[in-house]
Amino acid sequence: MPYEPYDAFLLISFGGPEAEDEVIPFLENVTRGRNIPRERLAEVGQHYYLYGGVSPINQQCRDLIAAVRADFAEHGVDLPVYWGNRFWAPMLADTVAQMAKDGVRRVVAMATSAYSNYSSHRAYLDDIAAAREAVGPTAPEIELIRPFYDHPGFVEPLVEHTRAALDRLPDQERAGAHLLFSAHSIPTAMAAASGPPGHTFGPGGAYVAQLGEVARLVTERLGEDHPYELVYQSRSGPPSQPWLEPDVNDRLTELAGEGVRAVVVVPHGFVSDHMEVKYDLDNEARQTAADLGLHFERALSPGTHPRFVAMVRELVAERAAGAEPVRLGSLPADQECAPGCCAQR
Ligand SMILES: CC1=C(CCC(=O)O)c2cc3nc(cc4[nH]c(cc5[nH]c(cc1n2)c(C)c5CCC(=O)O)c(CCC(=O)O)c4C)C(CCC(=O)O)=C3C
Ligand SMILES: [Fe+2]
Repeated sequence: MPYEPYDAFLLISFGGPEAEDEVIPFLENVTRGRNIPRERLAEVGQHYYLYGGVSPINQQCRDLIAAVRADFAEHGVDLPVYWGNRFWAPMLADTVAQMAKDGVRRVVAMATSAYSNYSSHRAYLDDIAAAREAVGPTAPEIELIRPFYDHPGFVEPLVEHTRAALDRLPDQERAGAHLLFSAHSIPTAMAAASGPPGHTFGPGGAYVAQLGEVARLVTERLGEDHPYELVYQSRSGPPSQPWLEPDVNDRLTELAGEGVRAVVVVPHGFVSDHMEVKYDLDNEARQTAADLGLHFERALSPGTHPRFVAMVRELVAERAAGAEPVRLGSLPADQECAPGCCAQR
């Protein structure tokens, strides 16, 4: 029984609408109590309407869960798999209520989010606490798996997908291609507070350090000589508030001005090709590149890559055994789940 003390696995994700009339209620859930300008909301609503009001994220979760169930079965991991979202059905609190009804007592949970910062980590811990509170004393214990950005099961699929994207460029453009590693922008204050309290990662906090580490690890493993750098996407919030930069579109414009001819954008800040990847990269950034005459390819995110699916099981086993975490790279290990980590929104 190597998976004692757990009696269930829970995937926690963001959630997204799956019909036109779900778009506004979903956006209201996401932005409740947040300082998001009205124009930004109207604009983001349009992103969803362009795809018939359907975000790809829920289907991507269903696909990941199907793959995890098959992988658990194949490896004798006898844990039922549950799914709960922060902002759309199935809502986390409903799933926690269901687990309580099913007699589940101790849960190991994974977020569809690999990095340390308020939105990617602390928000999940807070929402777990709120969901348990709503269910009351019968709610199971829920432990959240560490940020897994530096696990080989996250990095290796990105290497493979980056190589495949390079291969899609015209032969004569491949060698000179720049790699742009793209992640969700967040307010610089949120970035600075990411990671454990008292960390020494510098002004970008653990989030920017982790993003830089994964970009380096992926580029090194390619074994080719490409310039690479970090860019950010999907900025929100009022213009007066500083967010992480450069924006992917601004950077494409500068690179084209410097004579760069081809880019591969690697969405290493994300786990699946959800709306922020589809709209902001495949639509917007691709169009920016086309207008500039740049060759543009976008690498796939990990999605349901078998190595990523296996990682889920390995992280569960690691936690169940209290084993030393499997980590690539050289960032300090004390960055996860420290009390007070990633505190600032
Ligand atoms: C770091 C990060 C991740 C990655 C980690 C993770 O995955 O958790 C992420 C993921 C996602 N963000 C998503 C959607 C949205 N995020 C918004 C707003 C915001 N995101 C932020 C940060 C992040 N977001 C922040 C600081 C805000 C400002 C408001 C606030 O301070 O909280 C808004 C409101 C409108 C807007 O302002 O854009 C929407 C609709 C979807 C679903 C996509 C789909 O439907 O397929 C996903 C996976
Ligand atoms: Fe977001």
